[in-house]
Parts: sequence; structure tokens; C-alpha cells
Amino acid sequence: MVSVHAYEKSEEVAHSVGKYILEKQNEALARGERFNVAISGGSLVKVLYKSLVATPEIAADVKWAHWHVYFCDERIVALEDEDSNYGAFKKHVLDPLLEHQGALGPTMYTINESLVGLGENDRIANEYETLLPPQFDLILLGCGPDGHTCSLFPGDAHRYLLDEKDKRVAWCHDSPKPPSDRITFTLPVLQAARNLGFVAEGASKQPILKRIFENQDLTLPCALVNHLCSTKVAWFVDSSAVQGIDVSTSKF
Ligand SMILES: O=C1O[C@H](COP(=O)(O)O)[C@@H](O)[C@H](O)[C@H]1O
Repeated sequence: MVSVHAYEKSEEVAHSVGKYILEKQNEALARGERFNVAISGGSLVKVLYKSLVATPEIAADVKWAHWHVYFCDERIVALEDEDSNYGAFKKHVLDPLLEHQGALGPTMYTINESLVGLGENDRIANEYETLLPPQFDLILLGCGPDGHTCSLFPGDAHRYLLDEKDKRVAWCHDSPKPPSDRITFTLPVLQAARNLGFVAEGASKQPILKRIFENQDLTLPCALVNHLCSTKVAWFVDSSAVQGIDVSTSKF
């Protein structure tokens, strides 16, 4: 069953997410040298700052030098662009980490920036795929207000992404949320991962969480991930995101 961890305050969500990440880090490092983790962009990045950098008791146990960090999805823009998921992670996590703590940072895996703008979007996706480990220890996911996760969007126009069985990373074109061109993990990568953690906060997420958990609307990529990967999925939410939703009745 999917587990749901709900908290009153955003700080409690960040703390719980941090503890969960540490648990998965420690399990991975008990198996070997690397912690292979993939992260999303959007609101998740600030949660990662709060939990992994700004919470001293968690920050002390993060073994960054063993982390290999990938992006579940990335916008096909320059890495310095304000829309870049790498750029957001650098600004909110890597720079504060290095500046204030002088810690040795993680190994980062970004898109090949030299191909951006050259009409080589399939190649960007294919090259990124070659960087991926066979299995992720942890994938940290967001949930858009339309039920998208990674850059897997609901609706017929983007069905080709959910139907993809061979490619592990695909080019998402005509994204309904700008920027238009992105790359995204496909479902086989999520299904192969050891653990999947969603973070969703705020009242703006409540209507979609209702459709995901109460209606189990499998046209929504987030609900589909719950359905396909249930036992290894954990959700971290605040009370306003699940107001009036009985997540304990979830059949996932
Ligand atoms: O466009 C994106 O949106 C989703 C959800 O973002 P949020 O700000 O609503 O949490 C995010 O998970 C994804 O990585 C990003 O590219």
C-alpha cells in the first residue's frame, strides 16, 4: 500500500522528508558506495533546502560525497536559465551547501547543455539516458496541480510519454506548462526504482490529491505511479493539501 505522511506544518513535512531521505541514503550505503537519487524541480527544491541544508540534525548526517544526483525531468534550456531544474537545485541547495558549510558536494548529472537550441532534443534525452544507473535508490517526485509528475502530463497529447516502454528518458514536446521542451524519466524508470517519495504541499494541491486518492483517477500520472508502484511509494503532504480527503481509505 502507498503510505501517506501528513503534517500540520511545512517545517514538519521538510523534517520528515529529510529523515526519509537519510534512511534511504543509509540503506544504499550499506549496500555499496553510491546513493543514486533522482530529484524533481518545482516546489521540491525548497523543501530539500529546508530539510538537507537548513536542519542541522539532518544536515550533519547527509553524506553528500556519496550522492549521485540526477533529474527526473529537466527543461531543455541553459543550465543557468531560471527555468532549469538543475539551476534551481544549484541556487537553492548546492550553492548554500558549499558556501555556508564548505561541504564536499554531490556528483551531479545534467543534460548536455551544448545541444540546447540546436534541434537535438531527442539526442539530449538519449544522451541523458546513457548516464542513468540501472536502478535508483530513491526518486523524489512532485505533483503538479494537473496531476503530472516528472514531465509526464495527463491527456491524449502526452499519452506517448506514459506509453513509452523502451526509452528510459524521453523528449516531452509541447509541454502544457512552460517551457515547452523537456526531457523526462518514463514509467519503467519509476517502476524499477527501490523507493519513490512524493512531496505535495498547499491548498492548491488539494483538488488534484482528491482525484488521485479518492477517485483513483488513473488518467493522472501521479495516480498511475501509485497504482503501478504502490508498495514503494511514500507521500509527504501538509494538512492543507489533504484537507477533507481521507487518505486512509486509499485502495492503492
Ligand atoms: O514542471 C514541473 O512541475 C512539477 C511539479 O512542480 P510543483 O512546483 O507543483 O511541485 C515538478 O515535479 C517537475 O519536476 C517540474 O519540472
